[in-house]
Amino acid sequence: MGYFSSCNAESAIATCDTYNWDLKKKKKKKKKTTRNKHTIEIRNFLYNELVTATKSFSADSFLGKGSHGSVYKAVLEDGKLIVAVKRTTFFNQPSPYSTTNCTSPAENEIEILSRVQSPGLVNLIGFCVDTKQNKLLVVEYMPNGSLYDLLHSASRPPGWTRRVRFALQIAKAIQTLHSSNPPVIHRDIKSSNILIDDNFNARVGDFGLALRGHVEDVKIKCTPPAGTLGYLDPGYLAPGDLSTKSDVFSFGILLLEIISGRNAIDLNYSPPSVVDWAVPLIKHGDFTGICDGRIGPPPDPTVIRQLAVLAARCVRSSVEKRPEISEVVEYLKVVRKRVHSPRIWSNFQRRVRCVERTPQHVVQVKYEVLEKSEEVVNKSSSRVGGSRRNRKVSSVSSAEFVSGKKSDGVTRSKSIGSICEIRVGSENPTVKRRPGAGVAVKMPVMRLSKSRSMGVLQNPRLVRCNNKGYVFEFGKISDSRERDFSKLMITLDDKSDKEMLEKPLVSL
Ligand SMILES: Nc1ncnc2c1ncn2[C@@H]1O[C@H](COP(=O)(O)OP(=O)(O)OP(=O)(O)O)[C@@H](O)[C@H]1O
Repeated sequence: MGYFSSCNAESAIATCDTYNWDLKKKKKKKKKTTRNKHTIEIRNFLYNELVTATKSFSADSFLGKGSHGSVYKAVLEDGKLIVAVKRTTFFNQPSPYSTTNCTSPAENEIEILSRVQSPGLVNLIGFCVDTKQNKLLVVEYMPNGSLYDLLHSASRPPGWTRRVRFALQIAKAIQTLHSSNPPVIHRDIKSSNILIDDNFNARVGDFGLALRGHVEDVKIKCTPPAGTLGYLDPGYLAPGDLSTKSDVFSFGILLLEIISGRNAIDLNYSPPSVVDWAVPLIKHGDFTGICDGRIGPPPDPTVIRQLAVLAARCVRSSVEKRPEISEVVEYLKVVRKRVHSPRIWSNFQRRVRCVERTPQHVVQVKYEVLEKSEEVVNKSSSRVGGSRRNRKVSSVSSAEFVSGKKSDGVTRSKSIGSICEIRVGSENPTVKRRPGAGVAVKMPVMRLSKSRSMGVLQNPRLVRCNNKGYVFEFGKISDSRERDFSKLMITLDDKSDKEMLEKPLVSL
């Protein structure tokens, strides 16, 4: 039974299986917990209510314009409820893309969103019938604009952690659609249809073209292909070609857009299509070449390799060779772990180039964070209990590698962030041997940055020195979080920047 045939009450509830299942489940908890914002009953708003809430659909309330109409911000219930109202311009026009040939994109969207709800979607709150019997859509308000805006017009483009997080959230939302019964195929996955909520989560919106049903269903077989140029699956030429893999193709394009920061079709590039531009580069292993130049490649090269390969698989012309969205989700979870946790970067080795500021002497400094020894880990574990920062990571310590010794203990890392500046004075650090007291060194001042925190290394002690560099031991970093770690390796290098960057990461 469809939504419209089942709903005529003023404050109607959809007939959706998923939705009602959710409702039933949540109703039990309702008394105990506050109202869950994803179990909102679908409301039938009064037109005048929305006119007032949007200040008569004024320019002030205008959020944006799409191919089907305009979107306005509406403030209801004395500011307690803020929603987005979609007002279609195809008044009384059946959509050529509709499932029933008698519904507009707004009706189609209501039909679908009343059946599927998820935290990953821009969910339906209600609808309204205006004076000319056109339906207006009332959906959750997304205060942070679209992913398109973030990627293409933001002065501060999102970093890799956020990009990977967005990609995973979008893939999960598509997975929710594809795994609902019957499946929902969105058909219009693109960055302007991904909206960013108040918690900076990516949500899939705009279900004007979506189709709900099994591919063998008559209504799907009779609906002409639709989508957005640049994202549209090239194999989707006739109604019968549609499958969930069409969404996977569009997601692949979106992933290339997320990686590169360039539009799906961009005449400033040659070739203009992001697929034709990126896939050959990916095939040649030039992963850095497709990275958004504003942020450069991620510190861990595996992250960009995995993202690029995944995107290339999604946009394969052969439908069968594209992964299912569930596989994409699993893959992105792995990438997210990598991008999230610098502790599991290639044995926690990183490097930076640092140019000493004194005019007479330029020193390039490469540093590597060495893992904590087991002894140190045990000490810190007992101090901070099972905190995430001290979670075990099984790997061989670089410190042990440097010293040529191997212990059988599990080692842990400590993420200290990246050194943004190292001043070593006009000469390399002076190393003096003190009889019986190891080695003393005139210390460079190092400023560290991780997230938004900064710190200066304190109590450094040179514990090892050879022709490759210096290993220092430090007490702690005096930033706001008082993080501590054990060892840091600094390698001084007078080769050119380019040469140094081309060197393999592990060069001890
Ligand atoms: N729920 C929402 N909350 C806040 N802003 C929104 C919301 N929905 C849409 N918008 C804004 O309105 C704009 C137009 O949205 P709409 O979905 O109508 O079109 P589109 O996705 O940009 O284009 P098309 O209709 O071609 O798919 C969006 O780009 C976005 O900036």
